Amino acid sequence: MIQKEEREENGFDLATGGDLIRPPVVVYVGLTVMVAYGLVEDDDDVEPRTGFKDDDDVESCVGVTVVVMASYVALSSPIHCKQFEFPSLISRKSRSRVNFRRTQAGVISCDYSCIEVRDVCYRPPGTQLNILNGVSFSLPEKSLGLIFGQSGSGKTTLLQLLAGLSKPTSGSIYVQKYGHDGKPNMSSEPLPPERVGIVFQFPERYFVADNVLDEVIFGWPRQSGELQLKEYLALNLQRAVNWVGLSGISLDKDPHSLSGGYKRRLALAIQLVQIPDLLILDEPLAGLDWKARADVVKLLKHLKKELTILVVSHDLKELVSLVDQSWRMDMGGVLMEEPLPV
Ligand SMILES: Nc1ncnc2c1ncn2[C@@H]1O[C@H](COP(=O)(O)OP(=O)(O)OP(=O)(O)O)[C@@H](O)[C@H]1O
Repeated sequence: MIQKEEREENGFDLATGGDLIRPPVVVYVGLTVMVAYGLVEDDDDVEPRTGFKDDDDVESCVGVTVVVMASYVALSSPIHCKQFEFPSLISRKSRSRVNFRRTQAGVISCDYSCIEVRDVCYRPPGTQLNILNGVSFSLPEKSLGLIFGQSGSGKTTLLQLLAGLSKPTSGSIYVQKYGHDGKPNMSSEPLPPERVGIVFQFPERYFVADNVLDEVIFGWPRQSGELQLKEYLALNLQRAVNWVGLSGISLDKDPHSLSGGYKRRLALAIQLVQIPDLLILDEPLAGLDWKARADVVKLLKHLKKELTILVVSHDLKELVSLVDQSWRMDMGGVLMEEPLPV
């Protein structure tokens, strides 16, 4: 569940992709005082502030008071956030944050999920050499993992396996739920390719449409039978656009005319429409000027509150503040955990 304080940071609501709109507490207190004042006035006279004029209206006064206070409590509580949760294979609780959280019913819930990569090897068809050798790691939901390492060590190959673009020669990739004791509490589930969003290096080079809207919907199903999926995507479109801060940009605009940072935002929005269980970013800062890089880092800071993100990058210094776990890929496709800063 999205925590209230997390949603309110910087006044930005990540669940809805918009600004938080909540009347200040003074409005509620003022309304309550005003209505309560009506209770102690002479019931036979018309009370100008409330409009109540006889004993029967006492019940109305009490009712209105309760409603006003209840609406404040509802808007202030995590229960209000619950309605914005996303459909997902992965429960929205993170090991890296808080393991114990109260549900609506007040029951303590403490399970969490991880993307698990176990002993994965990859050898391209027709070749004799493994590019990846026994790669294993675990990425808790709603955390950001970083993989760095020498050029040619196999980082992009690993991302392609995670996105389902190639299949491991051996080993497995799956989603595992755990209980608070750290033990798996259900059988694992595969990580379907359609639940993984991937943004390759320099995604703007692959823009094909001549306006932002067409670019976003380019990969959507065209068949008439896919109506439900299209409706789901359409519902998420505005949220994705808000999420990445593209709401001020006209959907008619030519994507190629956007600034470098905004092109990256658009590439992210395209993936976010499907609300992926895993968002993979290959060198998200590459080729951007300092301002656009800072913008993308800030955006990732927001996104990691809602999504599980795996980044491959050489830009360790700029990303260090976002990283929950990091690994170094050595030549020969061997992955080792290595905390930052290195
Ligand atoms: N289909 C393939 N057949 C043969 N070799 C391949 C294939 N795909 C990748 N390789 C080789 O595997 C090695 C790892 O490539 P990969 O692109 O995964 O490295 P990388 O760590 O992402 O590098 P960079 O940081 O430069 O992007 C490279 O030497 C590459 O040439």
